[in-house]
Amino acid sequence: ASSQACRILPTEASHVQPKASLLKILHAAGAKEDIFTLKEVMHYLGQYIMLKQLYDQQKQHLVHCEDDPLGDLLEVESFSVKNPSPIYEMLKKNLTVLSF
Ligand SMILES: COc1nc(N(C)C)ncc1-n1nc2c(c1C(C)C)[C@H](c1ccc(C#N)cc1)N(c1cc(Cl)c[nH]c1=O)C2=O
Repeated sequence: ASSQACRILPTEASHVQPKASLLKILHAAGAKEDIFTLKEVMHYLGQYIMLKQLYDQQKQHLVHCEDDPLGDLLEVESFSVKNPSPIYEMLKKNLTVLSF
C-alpha cells in the first residue's frame, strides 16, 4: 500500500508545505518549521496522537479522533494505524509539494 501512496504523494526526499489546519496540528506536536519532508509530517502527526493520547487504551492500533481537529482533517471518527488510507487521502488534500 505504501508504495502505491508514494506514487501519488511526494517522494520521501521532496519537501511539502502543509495547509493551515494541518500545520496547526504539526506545531501543536512541537514542529517549529513550516516546510517538511513527508517523513517529518508523519513523525509529527504520530507525536500529536501520542501526546494527546488519541489512541484506544484497549486496542492500541486504533486512533479515536472524532472530537479532535485531526478528525476534522481526516474526516473520520476513528481509524487503525494498520489501515492508513485516511491519512494518505488527508495528506493529498492538505500538502502542497514544493518543486525544489
Ligand atoms: C496509535 O498508534 C500507536 N500507538 C502506540 N501505543 C503504544 C499506544 N504505539 C505506536 C503507535 N503507532 N503506530 C504507528 C504510528 C504510531 C504512533 C506514532 C501514532 C505511526 C503513525 C500513525 C498515524 C499517524 C497519523 N495521522 C502518524 C503516524 N505509524 C505509521 C503509519 C503510517 Cl501510514 C506511516 N508511518 C508510520 O509511522 C504506525 O504504524
